[in-house]
Amino acid sequence: MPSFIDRVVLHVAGGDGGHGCTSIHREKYKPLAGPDGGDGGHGGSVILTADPRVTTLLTYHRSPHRTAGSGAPGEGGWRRGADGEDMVLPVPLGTVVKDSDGGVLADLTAAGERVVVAEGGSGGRGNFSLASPKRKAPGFHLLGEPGEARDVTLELKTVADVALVGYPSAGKSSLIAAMSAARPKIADYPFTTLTPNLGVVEAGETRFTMADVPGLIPGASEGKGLGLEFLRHIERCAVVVHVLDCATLEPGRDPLSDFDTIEAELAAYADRLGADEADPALTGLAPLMERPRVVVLNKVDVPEAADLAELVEADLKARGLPTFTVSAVSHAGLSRLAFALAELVQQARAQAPALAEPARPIIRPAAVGRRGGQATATVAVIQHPAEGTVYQVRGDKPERWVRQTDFSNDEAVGYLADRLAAGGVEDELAKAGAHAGDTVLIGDVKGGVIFTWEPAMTTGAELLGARGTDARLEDHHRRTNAERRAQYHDWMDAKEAARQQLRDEAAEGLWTDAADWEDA
Ligand SMILES: Nc1nc2c(ncn2[C@@H]2O[C@H](COP(=O)(O)OP(=O)(O)OP(=O)(O)O)[C@@H](O)[C@H]2O)c(=O)[nH]1
Ligand SMILES: [Mg+2]
Repeated sequence: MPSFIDRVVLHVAGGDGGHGCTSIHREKYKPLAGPDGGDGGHGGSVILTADPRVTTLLTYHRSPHRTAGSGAPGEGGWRRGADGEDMVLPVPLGTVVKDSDGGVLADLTAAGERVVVAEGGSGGRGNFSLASPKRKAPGFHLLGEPGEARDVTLELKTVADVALVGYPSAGKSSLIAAMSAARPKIADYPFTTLTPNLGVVEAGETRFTMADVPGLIPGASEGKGLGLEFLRHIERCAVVVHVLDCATLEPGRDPLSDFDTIEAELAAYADRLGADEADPALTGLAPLMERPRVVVLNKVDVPEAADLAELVEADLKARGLPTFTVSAVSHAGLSRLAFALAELVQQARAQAPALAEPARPIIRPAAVGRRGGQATATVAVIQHPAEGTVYQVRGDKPERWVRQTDFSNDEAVGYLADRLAAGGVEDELAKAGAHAGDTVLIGDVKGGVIFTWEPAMTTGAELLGARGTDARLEDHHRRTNAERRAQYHDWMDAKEAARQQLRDEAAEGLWTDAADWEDA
């Protein structure tokens, strides 16, 4: 039995950014001619694109893990690492992309529409681009960031003009087969169709698509059978066609009550959708329950069925429903039906010019791009399972700075401290009541880094000793709290002095390092 493929959870990951490179240029007679380590390349992103040539999500059902290419590391000689390749995944028109909380990230209805579902990590800067007048030969580089990893759900809502609804074995697939070139499976047992079939019907000048919505049974709107999954397909159609089986011998069924049962399911489904129903402004479609209905009395090639059809036709017409008696087997009445449907589709299209709009630009669900994100940090006091009371720093940039830091390199750690100070994180910590010696966590409890806070001085580079050393890191003995407090006040004074120096230098135009505090 083929698997159900109209809904699939994709595990996507952007490529990792390549690490920067630490390298010193060497030339004959110039053994140490400055830093020349290049930046790492950016990781590729995972991008979904609506492609009319794709009709199912089957491939993603079979292999749901997709990762974009990683960026290459930078190299000496100022060579930048190559960017990782994007992974572009074609999906059918009508694919709705949701995040793991069910929020809609994108609704891909037009050919060429694209959405980035997992962004690649940015490449780390090499020591060449970290050099500045203050820090002439950095002995470190920044690490590439890991690519964004997430789960997204793809749901296919077929964008068909006409949806055929009706009890199992009413003849929906037979009608599609008789009216279009589609050749769906047809059999005399219920639930023959497991995924909706789509056919293209031509009536005069008009071409329209018709889909059968299988599995609609009483209770489908509550999730009985596969009905709920298939009901999604009806959300986008312009016309709903009821296929009523006039030849069924099942007790308790007749065309009129079948019609009412299916209508009740549709109403319950529309109710369930509630505010989630496709935005009429966007789709140009009326709410589901107000969309045009057509009734097809099928199987009139069977004499008893023809009699029954004749009996109920008047009732249905009295309810204001356009009603057609047809036979999918003998093709009786089909061309009249096709022309009537074409007219309704034309009317709907005339009311929805927006649907023909060309591809909308790329959508990025996460506001945090490679360079974006809030610079400001928020500090909260929390109870850490292992460390007790900690000051937790959250913020896109501080957390990114931490990810970019090679903690085995003292100079890189010093650089992180400088960035945190210049980015205002130190001030936020002080405001939140943190003191020197307190434990600070940057990031979440699982993946963040923990350290003992010692307010740094903003000037950074000149505090560093010889390349690869950092005065602040030499002293590994843990001071007593009294010592820390005493030093804290010294530091705060020194920090202010250093800030002033920074401002003076900036005013003189000496300080060109400002770009350092922006993102790599
Ligand atoms: N005599 C007669 N039989 C028909 C007609 N249309 C369909 N059938 C038969 O009814 C049975 C069911 O037809 P399908 O087209 O598979 O029905 P369906 O509505 O797609 O059913 P599911 O896919 O199971 O929901 C098949 O045996 C068809 O041959 C018709 O106009 N006349
Ligand atoms: Mg079928």
